[in-house]
Amino acid sequence: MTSAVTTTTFGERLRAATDSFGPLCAGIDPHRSLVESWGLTYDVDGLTRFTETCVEAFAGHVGVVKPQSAFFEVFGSRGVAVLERAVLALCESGTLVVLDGKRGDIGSTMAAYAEAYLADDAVAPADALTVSPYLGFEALRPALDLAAGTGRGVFVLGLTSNPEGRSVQHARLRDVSVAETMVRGAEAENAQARSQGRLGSVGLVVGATVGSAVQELGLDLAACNGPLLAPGVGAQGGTSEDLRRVFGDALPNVLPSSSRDVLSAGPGVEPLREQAVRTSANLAEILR
Ligand SMILES: O=c1ccn([C@@H]2O[C@H](COP(=O)(O)O)[C@@H](O)[C@H]2O)c(=O)[nH]1
Repeated sequence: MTSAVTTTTFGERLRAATDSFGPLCAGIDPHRSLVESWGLTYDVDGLTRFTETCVEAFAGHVGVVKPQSAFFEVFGSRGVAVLERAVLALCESGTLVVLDGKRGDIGSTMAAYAEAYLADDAVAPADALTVSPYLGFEALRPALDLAAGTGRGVFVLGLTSNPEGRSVQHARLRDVSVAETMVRGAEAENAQARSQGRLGSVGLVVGATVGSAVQELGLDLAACNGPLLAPGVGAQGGTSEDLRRVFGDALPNVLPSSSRDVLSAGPGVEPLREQAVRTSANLAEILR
């Protein structure tokens, strides 16, 4: 595992990217139905074509891209190779990559996940990785530390966009909800960045579809000083107005993510790019 000295943090690079390109995080989710609707076969060749089209459309035109690892893992090592090439090409273009892998395990295994995705000498390191804290926030320590050391970031699942998430994330122990534990954990990790007036690199996932949960649970998302990845916009029913309601004064730190809604504009590179750029511009109006 290596960690080169980096001069910019993920939080700083993310802020610069969204200032330049708007806040959209464009998802690459090669669902079978989408791949086929693009006139491609649902196999490694179709996956490759689909992914290369997304890279061509998004690289250098949107600030942040979020490939969903699961859709590549479906095809085994050949699918993962497609994902790795996409991550490398996007990073090469300067477009930030949040790899949606939702990794989480006991600390010693978490160290291997961190090494796999966040080390400088990983096969295809991402700028940030989504991580699952349900083995305990501190179990994420190897990823938190390696990300900090290599100028990368993590997004910790806080309030996920699916309705089933409530049963775990709203649960309280001694009056503190599970979600609040994650917010407090991220806040502590981002304290130094806050004292320096910078956005931190430990983000949270908070879905655009969570309704009034942030208010009901009394979460202070702005105080956490980290980026707030907000999936659920578009196909899951989340709207720009929902973003306003859910995030309130934390809106400037929100990174709305949309996959199917943007990808449905394919298979042409130009229409796909236009859809992403237009969505990002519309979101910028709302988040401003
Ligand atoms: O709470 C969460 C966390 C992650 N996701 C992921 O985001 C995309 C959403 O895709 P859409 O097509 O825009 O619905 C997908 O990769 C999910 O795994 C999420 O939806 N909710």
